[in-house]
Amino acid sequence: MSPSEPLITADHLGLEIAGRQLLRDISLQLRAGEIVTVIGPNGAGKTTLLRLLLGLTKATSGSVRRKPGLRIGYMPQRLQVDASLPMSVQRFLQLGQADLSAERARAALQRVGAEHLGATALADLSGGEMQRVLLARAASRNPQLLVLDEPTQGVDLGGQGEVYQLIAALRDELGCGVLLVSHDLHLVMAATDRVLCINQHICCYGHPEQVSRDPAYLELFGDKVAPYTHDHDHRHDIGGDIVRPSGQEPLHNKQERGK
Ligand SMILES: Nc1ncnc2c1ncn2[C@@H]1O[C@H](COP(=O)(O)OP(=O)(O)OP(=O)(O)O)[C@@H](O)[C@H]1O
Repeated sequence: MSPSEPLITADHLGLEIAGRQLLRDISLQLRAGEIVTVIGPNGAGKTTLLRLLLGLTKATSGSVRRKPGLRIGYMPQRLQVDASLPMSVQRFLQLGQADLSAERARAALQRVGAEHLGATALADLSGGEMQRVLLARAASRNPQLLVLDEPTQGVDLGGQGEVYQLIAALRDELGCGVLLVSHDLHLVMAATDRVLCINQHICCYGHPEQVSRDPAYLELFGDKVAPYTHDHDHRHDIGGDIVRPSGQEPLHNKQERGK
């Protein structure tokens, strides 16, 4: 088998459940060494697409081909941890991976800069620490493909760039392909090779720079394309718009938002 053979090939994938078309006509290929990011608004079908690609949900049209014997490391979107669960991080890494030695579990934590967390109870981790631990677990069995569903969820903005750098470093070290879901192209831009922007179907696809200028992308995310800066003299309404003190108009304009 040639090394450049795709790890995953999706061909005109679609999913219809109870008469609702959740996804349609999604085609993509992912090769070793590539980072492909799926972006799209809430409910666009990003997680559903990952599940189809992983074979956890069966497509109702089209097909998915995975390289035979493909080793996949999957980081789910979130993990609910019961605070009463007395489980250390190290034990969690070994859970369901009986052949993962304590030494390899430590090495996996070291890879993501979390070697000091091995004995910490899972329930005591901060949001950012938990994401690192989930990443360590996904990468712990030398996967050929890392699948990461919103890997920066619960991480503060300063830490999000770090997580993406870590993912790029893992790709370099393991030589694996990476498929990740994100809400925000601007955060992942530097750390991704190609972007697939979906909203039930593919809206646009290509290099991040190219996607960020695509009319279909701008239509979906046009009000969020200003570089993010934040101050705390305002609050946000439910749609994310800035609410000014009474009597003033809410800000809709991206330049104003960027202030
Ligand atoms: N098994 C299912 N049965 C019915 N509807 C489903 C099923 N799985 C997902 N959906 C619906 O499909 C749509 C897409 O869900 P999905 O979780 O894939 O979106 P997403 O893009 O990952 O969203 P978010 O950004 O909010 O995480 C949602 O409206 C969801 O309710």
